[in-house]
Amino acid sequence: MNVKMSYENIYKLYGKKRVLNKLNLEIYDGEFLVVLGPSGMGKSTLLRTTVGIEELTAGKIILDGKDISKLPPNKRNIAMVFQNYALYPNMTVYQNIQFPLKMAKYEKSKIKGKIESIAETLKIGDVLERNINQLSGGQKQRVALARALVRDPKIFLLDEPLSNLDARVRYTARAELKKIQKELGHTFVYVTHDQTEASTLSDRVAVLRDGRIEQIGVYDEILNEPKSKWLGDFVGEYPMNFISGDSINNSSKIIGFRDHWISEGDDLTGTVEWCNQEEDSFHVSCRLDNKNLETDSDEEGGHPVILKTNKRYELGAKIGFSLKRYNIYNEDGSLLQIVK
Ligand SMILES: Nc1ncnc2c1ncn2[C@@H]1O[C@H](COP(=O)(O)OP(=O)(O)OP(=O)(O)O)[C@@H](O)[C@H]1O
Repeated sequence: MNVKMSYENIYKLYGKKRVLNKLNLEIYDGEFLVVLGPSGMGKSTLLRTTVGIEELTAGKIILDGKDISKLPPNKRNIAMVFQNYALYPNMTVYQNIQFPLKMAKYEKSKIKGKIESIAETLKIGDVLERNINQLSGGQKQRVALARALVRDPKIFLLDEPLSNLDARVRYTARAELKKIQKELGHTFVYVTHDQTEASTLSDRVAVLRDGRIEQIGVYDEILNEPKSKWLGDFVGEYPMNFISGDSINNSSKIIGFRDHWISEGDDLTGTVEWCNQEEDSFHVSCRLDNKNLETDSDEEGGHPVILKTNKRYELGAKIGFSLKRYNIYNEDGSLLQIVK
């Protein structure tokens, strides 16, 4: 794999706050990398320092083998698509896409052909003369992409560009974005806090925690083999369950297991406190009866875990299960062992 862009020990401080804290990351040529992290962990700051809107405090960003960290934004040749698309509302679609070419003093005779070809790729050729406010959310997204594409950037940065779309449109916009990226073969760095976006869009996911990459890999690998308890808790539709090892393997280590890593059995028993129906399964929260299962929670009424089942449970019902697989974590939260 060729490395397209790499971050080498980068820091960004606001006052004493280290928003990016010795971050290292390599992005491969042509990949769709999703940077996933909770709010406030520095995702937008990572993108803003990459395009050069914000200056790095220390460290290097290497793009195509060249250190770009000190270059002004217009010399970096990086495109950024913002959450709100930042389109010019008083201009037509055509004028919006044309804008960066005019700014870059692009050869006039080539502008029209260039815009038409990109509009065709993105299927917005028939709305070029429309005003921005006459477009749907999905169309606006494509115009924003077209405006980014038109300058032939080396890499694309996208800051939660789908978050303003309603759920149904987002579903198709997601699929389309991935298709466009693969067809064009461009490198995309996409930041989000949305698990579904991370799992469906990414070739790889880099999880950002406190200004560093906590783990990088394909989504399922991070989901099933999170290197820390923190990752197990954050990644996934439901958090990983953590209990003390006492009743599983007679250890004082922490056992982590996903909602569906269970089979019928009675190694663990509990009382159901809620049950949610999903498409063809149920998520059940129960409080475990077994003693000494508390790890970091002292909640009354037993340690809560969330399980995926294929039948409905009434509130207050008893539930029993065994574990098909689990991960063992050290007291400091780091992964010790995978048990399958
Ligand atoms: N210009 C600034 N001055 C001071 N602090 C800032 C500035 N910009 C961002 N921060 C702080 O840096 C931290 C990271 O912000 P950033 O916007 O990068 O997070 P994020 O992960 O993108 O969050 P979100 O998902 O909510 O957009 C936050 O605590 C934020 O308050």
